Amino acid sequence: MGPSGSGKDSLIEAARGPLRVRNCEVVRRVITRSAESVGEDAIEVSREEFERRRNNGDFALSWQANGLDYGIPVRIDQWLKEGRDVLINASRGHLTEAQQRYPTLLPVLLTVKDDVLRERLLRRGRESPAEIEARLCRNALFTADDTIGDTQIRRLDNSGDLAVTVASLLELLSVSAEPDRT
Ligand SMILES: Nc1ncnc2c1ncn2[C@@H]1O[C@H](COP(=O)(O)OP(=O)(O)O)[C@@H](O)[C@H]1O
Ligand SMILES: O=P(O)(O)OC[C@H]1O[C@H](OP(=O)(O)OP(=O)(O)O)[C@H](O)[C@@H]1O
Repeated sequence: MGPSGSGKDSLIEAARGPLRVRNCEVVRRVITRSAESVGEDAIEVSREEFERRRNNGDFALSWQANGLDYGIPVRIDQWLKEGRDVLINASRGHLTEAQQRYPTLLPVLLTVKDDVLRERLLRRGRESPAEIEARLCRNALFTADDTIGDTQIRRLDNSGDLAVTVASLLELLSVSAEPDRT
């Protein structure tokens, strides 16, 4: 999880290879983003198609944010049943529901300094200035809200070099996978 522009897609993309070696699957999200827009490796569908898939039970998790619908394909349940780990690009606003469905999930929050976030959204250039402001406002609400300060959330700062964040993520996942010997 983390604000739009914090680098979730970049981090997941950069970690994809090493994650696969560790038996961790990465799932493509289904998003109602227009097909012309650049960005992550997602499956882009119309609102009608998204709704059809949701009603059909195609999603393990789904939510709305920033005017878009997001869905996590239900195939992750099969991977989990097979004993694999799954990394998903998720939402702070949907964390409680995700924890209810997956009580053992490991929440990881990607953070970035406010000025860096603004600069990255502007440089990415995918959204309009108004949409960028709305994303920054949404992030300010989450930052001000202590519910995201849950102690079990692992925080990774991505204000610096992406390679450092990738190494931190892999380290965090290795430590979390170790059996508890206490
Ligand atoms: N550590 C980093 N250093 C510099 N630029 C980054 C870093 N991480 C991501 N970016 C850039 O910031 C922008 C937002 O990243 P993105 O992965 O799209 O974020 P998100 O998926 O969280 O919305 C992209 O243009 C990406 O190339
Ligand atoms: O509830 P929040 O934590 O604020 O999250 C808002 C949404 O933005 C994120 O997607 P992403 O960052 O990929 O959106 P973007 O590609 O439009 O930047 C995240 O996956 C959520 O769907």
